[in-house]
Amino acid sequence: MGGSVPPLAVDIDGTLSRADSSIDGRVLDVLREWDAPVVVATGKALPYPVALCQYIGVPPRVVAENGGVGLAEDEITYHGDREAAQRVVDEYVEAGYGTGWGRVDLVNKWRETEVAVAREQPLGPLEELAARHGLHVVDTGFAYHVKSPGMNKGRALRDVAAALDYGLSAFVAVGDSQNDVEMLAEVGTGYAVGNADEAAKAAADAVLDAEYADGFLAAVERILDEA
Ligand SMILES: O=C(O)COP(=O)(O)O
Ligand SMILES: [Mg+2]
Repeated sequence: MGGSVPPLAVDIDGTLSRADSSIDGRVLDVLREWDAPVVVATGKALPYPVALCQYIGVPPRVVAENGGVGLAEDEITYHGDREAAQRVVDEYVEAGYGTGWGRVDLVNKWRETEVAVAREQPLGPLEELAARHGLHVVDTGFAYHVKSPGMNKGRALRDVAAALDYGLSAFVAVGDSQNDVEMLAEVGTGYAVGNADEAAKAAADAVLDAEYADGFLAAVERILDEA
């Protein structure tokens, strides 16, 4: 110890959560008391991380929709085309598949730059339709996200970090899946929790043995030790 605590970018699902997707309460005060900016970087639509920040008690500094939306210091940035993603999903449904969310689709209701499909749905035809429209499908381990290429958490974190007067390399990040790859690779030090997928583990500088929120808390211990 002795140096300063670095700004932190953290994924939600699979990283701050338990295996059942509920937030592990132990992480809340760790984030509230973090002695540098905290950016919540998620595949979820903007209201979810904004609410999380609000209830943790930190300013709303957020990457949402896998990089489609960035928010910091009263500035929102958008990268992506919800209508294009919607056309892909509409064609997918017309072809006889479904989004898998039921009649009230809270997963997509507030999305502005991409559309998500439940992982129980077949991936192949979704990828085929997305490719035909020049879009990508990212598997977060919690949903398939149809999105514009080139938009990712790393790209959006760069904008959010700049708004906070930091370079991306000053940040540490913790994540668990394919949608965290660019963020983990581009920050100063990227940590993958033990339950992370192979892509996230390969992109990270360090992989924790501990899983889910236990993995996040183990990463925090290392970050604070090295600060
Ligand atoms: O919403 C998802 O599919 C994943 O969310 P996450 O990026 O917070 O893990
Ligand atoms: Mg995740």
